[in-house]
Amino acid sequence: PAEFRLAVVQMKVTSVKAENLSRARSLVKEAAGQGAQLVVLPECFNSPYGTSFFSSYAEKIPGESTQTLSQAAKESRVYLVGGSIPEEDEGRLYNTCVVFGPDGELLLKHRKIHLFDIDVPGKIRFQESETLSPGNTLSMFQTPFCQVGVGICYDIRFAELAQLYSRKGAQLLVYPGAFNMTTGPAHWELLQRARAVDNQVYVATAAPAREESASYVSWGHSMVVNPWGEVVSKAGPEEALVYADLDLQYLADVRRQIPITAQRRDDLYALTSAPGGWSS
Ligand SMILES: NC(=O)CC(=O)C(=O)O
Repeated sequence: PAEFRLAVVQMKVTSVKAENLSRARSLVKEAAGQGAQLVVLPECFNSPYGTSFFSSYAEKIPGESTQTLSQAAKESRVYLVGGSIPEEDEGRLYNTCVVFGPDGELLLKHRKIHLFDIDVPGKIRFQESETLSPGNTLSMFQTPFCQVGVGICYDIRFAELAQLYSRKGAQLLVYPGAFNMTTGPAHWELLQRARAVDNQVYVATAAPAREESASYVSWGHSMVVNPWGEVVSKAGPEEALVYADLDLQYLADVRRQIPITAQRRDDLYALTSAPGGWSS
């Protein structure tokens, strides 16, 4: 099919894991009821976002949260990009996104590869690397609609990752993410439009809804950007479901009209990934 419906779920995340899991499941059901075939949940949807929370909310995969995601995908018959959860594996913690197909089968696991370590004086200092380890693989999955490249939040700042995905055939890039009140207004939309127009792909992000009393305040504004670089759907700060009908014919038209792929000067520069750097 040339068109399919995507939903991004900007959900309210609380400190009660069970509440977050059941909320995610019912929002996925609601999105499917509105015709969504691919649904994206936010970064850290089962736990508050912060280095002090990761170890106590961390789970093995498979575990409670990923089992709930698998059931949610199956009961709603959707492709489900399960935001991210703190994952524990062999004594290390990761910020991990799992993707399930409409039969509830695990399609991929992406561990955030660029950790969010920044220091903006007087504004925000955040060091994910104090508690998390980075993933080491690039991650794409196939649906009947299109190929999808997966990154988590800070991964969106690295243009090379998006380029590698699009050159491997991705037409949609999804980034569960939680920008904040400093970097959100400055860079969130700009980065998505940049990745979209550079690569002539759709870009979708899903953030936690804003909670002013949280230790890390999410900017919200989950959105979908088209291959022309236009924002086609966008949430505000509150909990919301955002829908977009993605049109692969439109994507092909944009690529034909502005044929940068064929015009690239491969004789002057190159972009490479490490052998074994791909999870699928
Ligand atoms: N939270 C993140 O991983 C990234 C972020 O907030 C930013 O890049 O800014």
